[in-house]
Amino acid sequence: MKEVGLQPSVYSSSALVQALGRARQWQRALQIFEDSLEQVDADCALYSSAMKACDMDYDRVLTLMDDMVASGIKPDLQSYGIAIGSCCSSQQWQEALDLLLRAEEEDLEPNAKTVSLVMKTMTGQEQWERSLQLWHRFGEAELKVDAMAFTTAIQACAHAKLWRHALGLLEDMHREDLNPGAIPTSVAISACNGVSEWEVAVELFRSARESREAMDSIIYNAAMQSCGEGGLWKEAIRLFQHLEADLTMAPTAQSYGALMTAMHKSGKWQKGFVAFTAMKEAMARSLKVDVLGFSAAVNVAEAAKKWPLAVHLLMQEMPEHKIAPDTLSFNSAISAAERSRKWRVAIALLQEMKDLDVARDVESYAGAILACVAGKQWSRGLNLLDLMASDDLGADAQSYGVLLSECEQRSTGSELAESALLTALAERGAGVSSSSRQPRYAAPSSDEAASGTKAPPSTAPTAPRRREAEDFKPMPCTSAMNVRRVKGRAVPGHTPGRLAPLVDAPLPTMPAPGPLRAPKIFVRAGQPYAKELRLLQHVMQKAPQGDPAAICEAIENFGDEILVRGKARLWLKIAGGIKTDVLTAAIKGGPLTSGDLQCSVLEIGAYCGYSSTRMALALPGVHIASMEVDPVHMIIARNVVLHGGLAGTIDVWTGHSKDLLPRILKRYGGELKFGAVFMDQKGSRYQEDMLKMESENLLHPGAVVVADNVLKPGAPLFLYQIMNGGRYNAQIVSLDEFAMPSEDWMSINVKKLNAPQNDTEPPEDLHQLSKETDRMRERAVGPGRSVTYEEWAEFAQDVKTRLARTNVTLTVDLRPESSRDRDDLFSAKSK
Ligand SMILES: C[S@@+](CC[C@H](N)C(=O)[O-])C[C@H]1O[C@@H](n2cnc3c(N)ncnc32)[C@H](O)[C@@H]1O
Repeated sequence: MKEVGLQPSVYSSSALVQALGRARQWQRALQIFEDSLEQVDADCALYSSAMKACDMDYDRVLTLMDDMVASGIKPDLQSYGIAIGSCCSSQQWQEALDLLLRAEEEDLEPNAKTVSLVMKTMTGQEQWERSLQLWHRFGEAELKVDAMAFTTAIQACAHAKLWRHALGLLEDMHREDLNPGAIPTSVAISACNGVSEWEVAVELFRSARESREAMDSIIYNAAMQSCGEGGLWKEAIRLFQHLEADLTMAPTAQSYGALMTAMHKSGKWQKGFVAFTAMKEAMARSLKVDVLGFSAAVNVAEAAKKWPLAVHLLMQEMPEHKIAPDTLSFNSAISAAERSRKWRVAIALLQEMKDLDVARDVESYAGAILACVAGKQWSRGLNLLDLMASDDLGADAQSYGVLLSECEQRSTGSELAESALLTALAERGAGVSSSSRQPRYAAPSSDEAASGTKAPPSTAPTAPRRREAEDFKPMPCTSAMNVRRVKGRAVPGHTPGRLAPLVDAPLPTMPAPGPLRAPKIFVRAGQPYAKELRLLQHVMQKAPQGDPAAICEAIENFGDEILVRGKARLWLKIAGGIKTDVLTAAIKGGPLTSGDLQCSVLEIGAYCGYSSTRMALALPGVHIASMEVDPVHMIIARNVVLHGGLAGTIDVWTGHSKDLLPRILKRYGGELKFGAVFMDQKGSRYQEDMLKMESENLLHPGAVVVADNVLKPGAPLFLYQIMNGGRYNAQIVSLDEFAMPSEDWMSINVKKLNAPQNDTEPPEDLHQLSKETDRMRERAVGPGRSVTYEEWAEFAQDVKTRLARTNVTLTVDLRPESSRDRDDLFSAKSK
């Protein structure tokens, strides 16, 4: 322009930058933009053109946006749209969400497409709940919901285990004439992947097949996956055969993967290998298989505990087929090694990942750490924790848990290593992920899925805003406070330090730790363990030190007033209210003596230390050993105990009951015996743990065993055995759940003297019911509070009916009339 004597205007500059951007000449575009800033009065359109030109680089886009604001220009809706789109393309959901909220604050209403895009990005980044929160925007801003938003919301519901909502959304899509197509249908089928929802999944599958308008192999794949989750392997095979016979479509690599997954989830790994062989035959014909197909085969090998095969598939067959193993397939192989206690193999695979430039994630390390612990190489496990830090990864709760448990249980002592671990855990605090093991193969995969929308559940939390971080300091108390009576000598432990060599590494020598000082951590709502950390904070603020009664009141108040009645609408899983009265009254009947280890109380499931504190108050001076598998819960429980001045009475041990029960006696030098037990772990474990206590001779004759939550979610196998086995005087008490308008049962049992073992195998339906209770529990503690009161009431009724068929019914009813009326109301509503 200058050459022909024309002065550039802001419009012409903007047009030029835009044109260069469209031609993907972003560097030139930015150069012209920079020059223009000196020649014309820049406006929003000019900045937007520059942003659009380099929208593949979100960082640059955000810098341009900041520059625009700094030069006094207000970004318009288009600039926000470009910036949000750029962040979404780079999977920066947090930045995208912030921009969306900022636009709204400036009274700019982003359109449906932009909101859908942010939802999709968040769903892709596993931010299901947040994604569903955005759903409200459609209603609030009266935006027309498009198919992408619908599909995204269905995916988010599926991942958050909100299968009913997923189905509701699919129906709405039909109602709004947004032909859902194969993807949302298959996602909704995948959402119904529990035993109890299997029938719904089948119904969905059938109607999709009948209508045929949206039928696709991915719907078959989803249905096979649902079968696998429900243990219905025969149905999965049948579906695969139908798919093979269908002339309009053919099994894909995902179909073989889904079939293999269904087989291994149903424990039919041999059939899984048959499916793998079939896949290879199809490959020889022309089937294109990606890494997922082989990963599914490695999973089968893992389930079959055939680690050499897993390694062979990974290191030989995959390269032969020119398929590069990914993190997922390596993780499965590491897990296979772990299951066979091959710690060297697990560590070598971890090293291989590094050599092949395959990203190692928390699960890769968790598998190798568990393998080390299983192979009695706990110090190597600690070294791996260091290595994890050097990979910028924080360990998962499970890895910390097993390592802490090892430290505590080793009779040689390892207090220094333990305090180092505890400090690391407390520093990470709410950042520790609560579950490490994720499903490995999901059909349909996110690649298969696109996106789509409608009104999300009313229970979904409200608008996401950045929340104020709160200062909080838990004390990482070591199990040294547990070992007053335990003989052990201190040995050099381990300090998380710099990268330790992987194999045959000597432990670094430890500098002596300073005094244990509580590190500063932040509690942010929505983070894992935020609820529990806030509880501890509340206790420390509200209850004076050394006053256990005030501590219990503060915990109940937190659970009732703040969580249930407050904005959060969350439930605290403690045995509070009338459950405390029943528990303490029952255990007082056991053979317990103050200060005598031979007459102690055992608790399985300490959580935050509420029930153990209640029991200590009811039985002053009686020793209580409490087991807690989750290391964050353990730290909180120990802090509560310490705050209450009960460290001399209650020992909180880290670990899973299956590992700790056989070791606890040795840990106390053989002096321990229990006169009362409170089982408050997962109901499906009660029976096994009970048998273990008996076989380890941990129970006194006359010992009282109390088990909580035996109706909701339930413990059918335990109830069957205890009521029918004849070794216990058994009662089932019906009462109100703590801070929840629903019925639960507690089981109270007194061990008879010399009663013969007379156990009979529970009927098959109770085994099935036990799986369903696990699934319900999973849903209840999972994201999105996905079990409504009505669903609980319906489920409890089903449990009662099926138990009654085996003569298991309640014996004592402590519920007031008003509670029963309320139940009737709920069950009427759910019909
Ligand atoms: C319902 S909460 C316990 C509540 C506690 N008893 C109270 O009333 O204050 C269950 C706790 O058991 C723990 N847990 C689950 N299974 C376990 C197991 N097998 N061994 C030890 N702890 C377990 C969980 O991590 C959780 O903290």
